[in-house]
Amino acid sequence: MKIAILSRDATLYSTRRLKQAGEERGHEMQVIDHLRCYMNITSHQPKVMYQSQPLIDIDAVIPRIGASNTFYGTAVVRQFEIMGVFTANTSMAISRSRDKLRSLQIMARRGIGLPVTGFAHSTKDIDGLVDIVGGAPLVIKLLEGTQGIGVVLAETQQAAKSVIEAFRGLDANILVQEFIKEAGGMDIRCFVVGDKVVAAMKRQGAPGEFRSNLHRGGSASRVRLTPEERSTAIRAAKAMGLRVAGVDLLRSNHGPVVMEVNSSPGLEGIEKATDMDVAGKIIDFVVKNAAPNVPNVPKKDKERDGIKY
Ligand SMILES: Nc1ncnc2c1ncn2[C@@H]1O[C@H](COP(=O)(O)OP(=O)(O)OP(=O)(O)O)[C@@H](O)[C@H]1O
Ligand SMILES: [Mg+2]
Ligand SMILES: [Mg+2]
Repeated sequence: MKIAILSRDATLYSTRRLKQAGEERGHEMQVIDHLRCYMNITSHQPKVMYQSQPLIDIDAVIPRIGASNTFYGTAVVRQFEIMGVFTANTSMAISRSRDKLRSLQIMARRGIGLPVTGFAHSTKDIDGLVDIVGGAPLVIKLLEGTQGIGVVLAETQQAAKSVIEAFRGLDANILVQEFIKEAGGMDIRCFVVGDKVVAAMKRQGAPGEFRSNLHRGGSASRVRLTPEERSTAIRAAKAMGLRVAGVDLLRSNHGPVVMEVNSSPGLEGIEKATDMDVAGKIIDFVVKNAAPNVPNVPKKDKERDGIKY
């Protein structure tokens, strides 16, 4: 099978591992920089061009699209979909997962456990917003934040008010969330491929830090999931329409709650913490599903979210 990895950098751990796992299984693997793809959108003859040549005979693509290239990256993935090429994640699911607020709304509709979360536009509504999440302590998150930057724990009502006002004064969009204190600075990354959790790790924040991000000094290790955690992760990925997903959970005393769902989850942390061949699981899934008679975009996906295409 001929499989393209859409990645900006062939030297990244995740990209290298996917290439290696594919080659080990006898597939022809090509790393393609999606920002260097250009497209012929014409009806009947849709094409993706790369290095002046049309990309032909590709059986499947594995998108590894960074958050800063979502717009162009998903356009390239969509073009492959139009050409009938199987994709590990659809363009629609990737776009959807990039918006934290929208993701939470989609999961809420499916009844998936979430931290109690509030969102408002006007600072005139701060008191009501704080009431929604049951008052301080609470967590305030910049919608555009990553790697734990822009996630703040406000211990008191007054601190919460000041931080919210400051963020809104900068015109930043923020979420306000119930603080899951009992998680003790630990979150769980569930790596979902197809309808299975193929690996899971816990990340523990540095002492005195409520954020578990490895970029903030957290450390990762293998974890055993409860059946409820496992099914929550699978349902979250499904609700988002993602075939490959990193689902982040917190252990709350009202059960597992989903913090976010990532459409290009990194392989390095999870493979090193668990000693699992996660890249191999992704390749096996793609190969199984890229068979010619499997529809490219499932019917369910086409109708999800009220969008038809
Ligand atoms: N409501 C919460 N209660 C307790 N801890 C939380 C809560 N929300 C976030 N955290 C902690 O803070 C960390 C960072 O939060 P989150 O994952 O939402 O943002 P981020 O990591 O900056 O975003 P991204 O993962 O997209 O880069 C989480 O991994 C978790 O450990
Ligand atoms: Mg996170
Ligand atoms: Mg994320």
